[in-house]
Amino acid sequence: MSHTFGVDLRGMIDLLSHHLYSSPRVYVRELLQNAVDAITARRALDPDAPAEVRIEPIETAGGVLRVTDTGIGLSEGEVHDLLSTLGRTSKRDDLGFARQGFLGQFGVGMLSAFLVAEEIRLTTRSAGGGPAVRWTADASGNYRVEVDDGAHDAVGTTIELVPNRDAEHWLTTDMVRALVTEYGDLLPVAVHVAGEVATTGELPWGRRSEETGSDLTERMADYGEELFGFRPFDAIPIEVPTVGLSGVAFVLPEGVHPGTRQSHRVYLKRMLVGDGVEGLLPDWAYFVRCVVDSSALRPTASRESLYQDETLLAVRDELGKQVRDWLVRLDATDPDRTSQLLSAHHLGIKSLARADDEMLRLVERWLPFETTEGAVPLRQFRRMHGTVLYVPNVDEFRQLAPVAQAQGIGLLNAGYAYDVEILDRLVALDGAVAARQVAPGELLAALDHPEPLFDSELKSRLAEARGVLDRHDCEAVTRDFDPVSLPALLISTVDGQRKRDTEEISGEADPLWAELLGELVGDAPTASQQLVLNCRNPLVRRLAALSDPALVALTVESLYVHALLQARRPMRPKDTAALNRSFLELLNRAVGDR
Ligand SMILES: Nc1ncnc2c1ncn2[C@@H]1O[C@H](COP(=O)(O)OP(=O)(O)OP(=O)(O)O)[C@@H](O)[C@H]1O
Repeated sequence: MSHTFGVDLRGMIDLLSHHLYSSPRVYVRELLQNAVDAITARRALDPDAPAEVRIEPIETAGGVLRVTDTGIGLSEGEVHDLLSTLGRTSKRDDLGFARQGFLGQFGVGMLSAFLVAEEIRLTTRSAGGGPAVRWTADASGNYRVEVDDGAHDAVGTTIELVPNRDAEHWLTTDMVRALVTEYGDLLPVAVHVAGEVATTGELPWGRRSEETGSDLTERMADYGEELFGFRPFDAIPIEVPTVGLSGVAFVLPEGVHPGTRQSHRVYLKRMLVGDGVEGLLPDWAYFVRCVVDSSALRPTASRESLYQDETLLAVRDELGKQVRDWLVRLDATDPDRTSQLLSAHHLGIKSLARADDEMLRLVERWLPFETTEGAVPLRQFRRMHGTVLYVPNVDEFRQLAPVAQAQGIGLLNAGYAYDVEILDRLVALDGAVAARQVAPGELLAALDHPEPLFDSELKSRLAEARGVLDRHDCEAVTRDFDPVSLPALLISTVDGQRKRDTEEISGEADPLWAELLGELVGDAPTASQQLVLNCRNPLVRRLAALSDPALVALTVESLYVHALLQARRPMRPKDTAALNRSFLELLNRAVGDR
């Protein structure tokens, strides 16, 4: 035996009216929407029919809010059919698809009136003839229908809301006018509130007659400033005719955090959906805010966001392309502004450049990178040094840069987001000469060897302190380099690290495999890091002449800790212990034993 679900009406009304929408303010939008849809339906039959919505707030309408439209009205049968069943709507076709030209489609909007009203009274006269009808409903789901030919003279509908005791403020003149302007400003039908027109009916980004291109640009900048509270960097006209979309994309004037939620102001069929609508642009365009109107994008049932479907995805791609094309145009026409833009929003543009060659060239030309030559764009750096030598880590760059610079080696910091991918892409396009990652060991090869006599003296001291460095899985190397002020440099050795990893694995692997691994690693340096002592540095020179082995050990460990701090490597517990030990010991010696 089959059964049909029962529905608790009060529960449904409560759910739809109180939980579908985020604020009672949407009741104005739903009433406006119904009035405009009714006018659209009537004008489809009679293009000369009047098109007007009049709203009288509670101050002027005797304690109720009254909305009157010159729309198509409802016959007695339609009132029974459409207003008495939740989810029933006249705005879908026989197959259930939303009908073109109408704002509503779900058949629940009217219930939002219960957010502010305890009773809804509707009187209506149908354009199709028949007597006027009165429908009265309360929030518990009870309604009455009466035929009362004197209730409504003209064709159209009047809705009265009897306010809830604590919701009167939503129905006052100032509030209603503000909400009508907010939601319905662009509607093609004039809406009067307390006798005054509260809507303009025009798309702000439409070119006015007599307006020049630069007037429009200026007006758009004003419009952006009014909406967002800052003057935009630029306003880009955008259009996607397939979904009846037009509007303007505002480029923010300065850095926004890339994780900031994108929010756009969206109108559907000229009714505001909201100004926190997400998902209209690709993620990389986080520095752009759009204001658009579309006739074909779909709202969710609350009408507060867009339905995420294939159409929206296609629109997102197309709008992303239009912003990107604008960037390319800007690059061709206004280099100064391009570099200004890039410095404000480099992360989004860099992310785009990973897969888009024109953007890559734009980044290459304009985006300054941190280098040993200061902040210079990749193209300029390439001109200076031929190949871009880079290190993919900010701390490593900071440590190596002064040394590289002193030897005349150009080095670039590729330690920020997307840098390495961008350089890889450059290599894919321009060949291996374009860029190359340098290992710190390579830099070592470019440094001079010290004078042999001094070197052997220093090495003897280092041999005495060998245990200290062994503890830190570090070996000492001696070199002569600038800057003189830098006593030592700590670099990690890829081979040494690999060897250590292999030893760890070999310990657990079967003997045959361990032997094979051992052969592969061969005689690479055993330590995973090297302390490169600078023989030009006065402290290192004095170290070579020390005779007290304890002081040698203390100096070597202190130099190690100092280099570690300079390299900004994470401190392991044994590093912290070494730092404490050497610092206290130095202090002890400085203060003296007594
Ligand atoms: N002012 C009006 N004039 C004529 N018919 C109306 C009016 N207001 C409501 N109706 C009728 O009542 C039906 C239900 O309205 P309701 O606002 O609940 O839903 P909807 O507008 O169809 O869809 P949505 O839930 O998307 O707003 C409408 O489809 C329409 O036929």
